Amino acid sequence: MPCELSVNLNAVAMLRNRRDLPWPSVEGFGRIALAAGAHGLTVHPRPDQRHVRFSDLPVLRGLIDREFPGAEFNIEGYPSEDFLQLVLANRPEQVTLVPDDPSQPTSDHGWDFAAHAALLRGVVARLKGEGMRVSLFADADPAIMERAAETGCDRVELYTGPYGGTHSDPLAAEAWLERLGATGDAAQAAGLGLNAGHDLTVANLPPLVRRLPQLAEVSIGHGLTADALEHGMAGSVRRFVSACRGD
Ligand SMILES: CC(=O)[C@@H](O)[C@H](O)COP(=O)(O)O
Ligand SMILES: NCC(=O)COP(=O)(O)O
Repeated sequence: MPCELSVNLNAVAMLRNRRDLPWPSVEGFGRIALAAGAHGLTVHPRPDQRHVRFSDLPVLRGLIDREFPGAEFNIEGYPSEDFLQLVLANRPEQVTLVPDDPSQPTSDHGWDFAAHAALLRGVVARLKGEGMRVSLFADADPAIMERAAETGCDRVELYTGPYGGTHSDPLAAEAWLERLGATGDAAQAAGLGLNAGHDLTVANLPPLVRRLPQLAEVSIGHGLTADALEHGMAGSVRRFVSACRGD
């Protein structure tokens, strides 16, 4: 502990896209988040550009390089050739590959590491050959961590959506916490680094961090942006950084 916080700007971009106006500024809120203590910025440029636009990526890359050297850029997406070209052009420190179909409303499952072994091994090798860290989105299942490691990836990102959905059911939350904990322990035993993300909040993050001291990074967007409507972006980043300490 503590894990690093990467702020996902998808929701800020979604709000920006409502009008043909330059506010809220994705770059501006990325700057506020990094200045307030976030370790990095995450974006998930989907093929329909419903929120983050391809043109946002070089802007965020430039922000980090010019003003926040040492911060990390994490780009998430399905490894289509178009996506890979976007990644190679913007050279993030980390790429998080997700098995999303373009029609999906959001990311809601991890990889089938057996069925997609050949695809993932090739893409992971290609991206690592370009000097990027590769993380693969994974369901909470200890039994699949060895398969994940066989792809050659550096880390897995635990999909915490189902855990986030237990916000009103403490017993279910505890069950998912244990499942995530066992998966994180299996990932560590398989030699994998550990990230986590999806529907995390200031309320559900501390128990996860305390259960998984090996957690390196959480990427958070929806819950943090909702919190920022009340506390402001800088205040919310500080609240989530505190939650990353298990507080
Ligand atoms: C992979 C994941 O769980 C999220 O990072 C993803 O970015 C959510 O995508 P939307 O913001 O489009 O729901
Ligand atoms: N990888 C998870 C992420 O980047 C943000 O997910 P969410 O907090 O918007 O659900």
